[in-house]
Amino acid sequence: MKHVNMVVIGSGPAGQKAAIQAAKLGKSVILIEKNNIIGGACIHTGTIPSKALRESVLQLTGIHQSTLNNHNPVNKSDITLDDLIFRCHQVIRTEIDVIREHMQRNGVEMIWGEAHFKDQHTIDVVRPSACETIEADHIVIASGTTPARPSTITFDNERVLDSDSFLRLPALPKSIIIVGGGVIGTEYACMMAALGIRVVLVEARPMLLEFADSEIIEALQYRMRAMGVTLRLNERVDDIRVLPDGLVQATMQSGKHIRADSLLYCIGRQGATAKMDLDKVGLTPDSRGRLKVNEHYQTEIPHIYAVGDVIGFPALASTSMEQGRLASCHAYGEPTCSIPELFPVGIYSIPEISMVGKTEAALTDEGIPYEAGVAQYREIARGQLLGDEGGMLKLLIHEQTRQILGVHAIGTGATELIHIGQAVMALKGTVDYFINNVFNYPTLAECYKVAALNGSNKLRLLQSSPTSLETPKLKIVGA
Ligand SMILES: Cc1cc2nc3c(=O)[nH]c(=O)nc-3n(C[C@H](O)[C@H](O)[C@H](O)COP(=O)(O)OP(=O)(O)OC[C@H]3O[C@@H](n4cnc5c(N)ncnc54)[C@H](O)[C@@H]3O)c2cc1C
Ligand SMILES: NC(=O)c1ccc[n+]([C@@H]2O[C@H](COP(=O)([O-])OP(=O)(O)OC[C@H]3O[C@@H](n4cnc5c(N)ncnc54)[C@H](O)[C@@H]3O)[C@@H](O)[C@H]2O)c1
Repeated sequence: MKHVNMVVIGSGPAGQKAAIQAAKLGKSVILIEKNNIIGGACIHTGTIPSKALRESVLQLTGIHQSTLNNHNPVNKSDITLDDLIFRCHQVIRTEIDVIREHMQRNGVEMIWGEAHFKDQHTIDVVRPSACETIEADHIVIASGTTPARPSTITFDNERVLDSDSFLRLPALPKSIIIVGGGVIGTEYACMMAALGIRVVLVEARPMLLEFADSEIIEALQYRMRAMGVTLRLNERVDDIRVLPDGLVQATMQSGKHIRADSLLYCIGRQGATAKMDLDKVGLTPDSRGRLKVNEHYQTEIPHIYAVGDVIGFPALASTSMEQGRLASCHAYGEPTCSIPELFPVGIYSIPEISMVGKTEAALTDEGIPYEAGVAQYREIARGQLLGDEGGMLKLLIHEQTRQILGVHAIGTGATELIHIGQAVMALKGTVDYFINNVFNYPTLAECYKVAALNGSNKLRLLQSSPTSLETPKLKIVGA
């Protein structure tokens, strides 16, 4: 039986970074992957394919350029799925090579097969033809998630699809119903609408992406409707069936029916823990297959860690990588200083949105006094140059300390722009950093200065004449 310092289960972003960090600390590491190919959902079905698809949609439709040059928009019906997927395969191939090389260079041994716990230190790696047993001092579970597929729905992978099977569609549909206005549903709805496909997006909650800032989401919903997406909010899909004429019909709890060529079902994901024999070590996942961990990513068994999507929110490739790194550092006593509350979120809708820190709703709930400073892209020279007049950036500023509590952005480059705010927040900076520094002109980064000035002007008003804001006493006639 082989013995190593660490076994990592799963080769997605969480597993990769856990394995490399442990190897960098001089430990012997085995990375187990059941799919015979490295990369996880991130490379094969999730982040990378969907972002490559989006990039192709943006370039082939010319959606950003069309407002700029008065040129004739392309005929969207000429764009095929092959055109969109072409680049996707290239990017995936390169990413796999890069990751494989990282593992080799760092001496991480890869073993293909499905990991099953035998006991708290021993893993069986099961392959169709053989089984190998490995013993380890530390084990990191980074097994990710798979799309939630209720047993009441028949996924035929042609008309009724999830985000995995969507990428294997033979051709683009003319119309599509998307069930679930979370991150996946919103991103795919935007891509499909940009291609001229008729999209109905059904979301059970009153708004899309309920964890984000409501002003930003209102702006996004407005832009999505303008692209032709029909939003059915506050509606829950109860039944899905393929009709004899080949159309898919979704029935909502309210009794309404909608029909389209195909349906994408994305109402969340399920932790990949069912087949790991976790009962043999005394770990019990929750009803969605997720594992509970402490702040060091340890499960109830201290030498068994769990990281990435398998532990639930925020379930991003970016946060998964960091969790993997932190788990290995903790296992081998390497000091770290991470700030999970400042993990950013980037959503690649069209237009993209991004956030870091608190939302206005959270600050209000917590009773934290704040003021908002806003910059609209249309007031910024770079916004005009890009032809993006709908973009905006909002700073949430503490009323007394002037510290930045949150940054929210929608528009071109929002997912990149957010990191300036993140850095200032991490260094406990105030709104004055943006006021007192010069930004390249013309850039979108200038939004920070404009939003900071806007916010600090409002704060000055508040502080200079406190009595002027007192509510005038109303005389109620007839009282
Ligand atoms: C459509 C879509 C778009 C996304 N877009 C973004 C984005 O833009 N930005 C972002 O940050 N995140 C995005 N995400 C989320 C991101 O893909 C995940 O957060 C990330 O992949 C999670 O990494 P992970 O390492 O935890 O798990 P995964 O990437 O799921 O990898 C887990 C691996 O473990 C393997 N495994 C499971 N069980 C076993 C076992 N018993 N034995 C051996 N191996 C096993 C699996 O085969 C898999 O390869 C997206 C997700 C989806 C679905
Ligand atoms: N850019 C990114 O970072 C990115 C992109 C895509 C996916 N992801 C990750 O992938 C994961 C899964 O995304 P997801 O969109 O599948 O899940 P999600 O949990 O984000 O959203 C699911 C949505 O479906 C709704 N819903 C549930 N049942 C419904 C029903 N019967 N009818 C109508 N609506 C219903 C829920 O209210 C919820 O808003 C997320 O955790 C996300 O972090 C991230």
